[in-house]
Amino acid sequence: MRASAIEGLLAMSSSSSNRLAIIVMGVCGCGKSTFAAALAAERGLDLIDGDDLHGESAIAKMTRGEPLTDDDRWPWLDNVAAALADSVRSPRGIVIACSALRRSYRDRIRAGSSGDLRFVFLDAARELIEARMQQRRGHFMPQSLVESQFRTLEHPTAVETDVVTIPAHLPLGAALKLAITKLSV
Ligand SMILES: Nc1ncnc2c1ncn2[C@@H]1O[C@H](COP(=O)(O)OP(=O)(O)O)[C@@H](O)[C@H]1O
Ligand SMILES: O=C(O)[C@H](O)[C@@H](O)[C@H](O)[C@H](O)COP(=O)(O)O
Repeated sequence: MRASAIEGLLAMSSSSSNRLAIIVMGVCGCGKSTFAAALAAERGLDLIDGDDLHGESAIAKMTRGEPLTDDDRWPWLDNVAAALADSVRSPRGIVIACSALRRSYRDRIRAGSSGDLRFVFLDAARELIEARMQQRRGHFMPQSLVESQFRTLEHPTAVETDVVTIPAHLPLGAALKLAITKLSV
């Protein structure tokens, strides 16, 4: 192989290892969209809000106050994984806000993504979420779904070593700083 080709491959591998792929996860209202947008702005990353990857019927269902089932969620999670795979074209990387409540959902995203994937879990108490959902305007997700979100949530455990946990009650700036430190990015 010519030296220039080897240099090209080395450059590709080093740029892909520097590329960030981050999922911001947690129950509705924990601050995923807000945090993901701030992290993307801070690090010059592409940003996708997982809400935009739902099909129309899933949005209609949540709007009616019906929790999604696993069958509703698989195609959505596959869309998230596809967006991650597609992000190889993004020079710095991508951050996606996606609730990813169960371990199996996170595993589905992991299975479909290539490269270095990290999760930021915004860990929130029920009272905080009730208060934030009451304040939030113009979003399809009704307050009545908070209970099912907590019922569905499986807290990441120590075996999920690609997850960093950030208390959701922190002010945005402090949460961002802590996550950047914990992620070492
Ligand atoms: N760190 C924070 N401190 C205070 N309020 C926040 C914080 N993060 C988000 N919020 C507010 O909480 C509400 C829910 O945030 P949002 O980003 O929409 O959550 P999610 O995307 O997880 O549903 C919004 O009204 C938002 O402005
Ligand atoms: O901002 C929110 O309220 C949530 O991010 C919400 O929009 C999300 O799409 C749902 O949480 C659906 O998915 P799950 O039922 O799997 O959380």
